[in-house]
Amino acid sequence: MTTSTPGRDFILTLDCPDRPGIVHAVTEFLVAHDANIVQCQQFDDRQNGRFFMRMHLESLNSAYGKDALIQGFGRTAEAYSMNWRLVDAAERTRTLILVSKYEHCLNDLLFRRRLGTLDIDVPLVVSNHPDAAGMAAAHGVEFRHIPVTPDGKEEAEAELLRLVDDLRIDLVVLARYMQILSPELCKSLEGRAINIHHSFLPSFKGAGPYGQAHARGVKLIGATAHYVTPDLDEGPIIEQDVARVDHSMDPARLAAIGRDVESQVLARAVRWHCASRVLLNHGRTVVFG
Ligand SMILES: Nc1nc2c(c(=O)[nH]1)N[C@@H](CN(C=O)c1ccc(C(=O)N[C@@H](CCC(=O)O)C(=O)O)cc1)CN2
Repeated sequence: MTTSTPGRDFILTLDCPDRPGIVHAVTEFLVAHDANIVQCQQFDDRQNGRFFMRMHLESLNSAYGKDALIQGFGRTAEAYSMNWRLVDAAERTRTLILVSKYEHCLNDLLFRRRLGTLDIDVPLVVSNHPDAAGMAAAHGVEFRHIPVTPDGKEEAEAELLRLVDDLRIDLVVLARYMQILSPELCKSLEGRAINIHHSFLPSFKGAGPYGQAHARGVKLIGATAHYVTPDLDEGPIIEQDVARVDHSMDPARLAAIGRDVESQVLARAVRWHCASRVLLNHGRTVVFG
């Protein structure tokens, strides 16, 4: 996270086995720490018995900053076996963007960042091709070309991981990055790598989905933003959308229509992830939009 001036607003997210008293325990903690609820969203998954909550809270007592709230909440979390996270709502997400040759999603993310509608800091753009160097420069972002060859994949991924650590990256976005990440890299980036797949998953996984869609004669094409896992294009889905197409369109036309859908879907997914609105739920997601 990029450290900003410590704010008073925090986001608490949690999931735990569902049982009576969870909300009471959380609000009791807030009252005891002079914190006020700004917004509270919750979901009870009655199929797997898990409870999910996202709470936007305001600390009214400067004695209770982020560290104090985290230390204090630990006891409540342990009592209810919570997975939980508390972040400063003002902190911006340090984001590394991966791209190959198609630059539309990269351009869209960087434009939204410049507009201020996407709260991300982008210290670096990385690509396995040199093509996007000009786009990064146009947005004032450093660019690193890390070629990926069949024999050099492991070394390329090691360099990427070094950059993630050195630059204190919180989120890696695969903005039409056309390399399959190794299981080891997926593990290192678990829950903080988002990919945009250019189809309405689970249809048309893998390479060339627009060609697959054209061959199938679809009347809708789509895009899917999902977390990256070792199982190609099978990670937890964050956001999707579609657009109408027809029989007269060739694969290139489908891809042209799809570009806007991909960009919009990826931007929403990144925005929601950075706002702690996406929680993992056994291979699926809970999105407090
Ligand atoms: N471990 C994962 N890696 C990646 C995922 C994922 O879900 N898990 N998503 C892909 C994105 N993708 C489609 O959206 C995709 C990218 C690449 C390929 C592919 O076959 N790549 C070839 C090389 C292609 C080239 O060099 O131009 C390969 O890696 O052998 C299929 C689907 C991103 N990575």
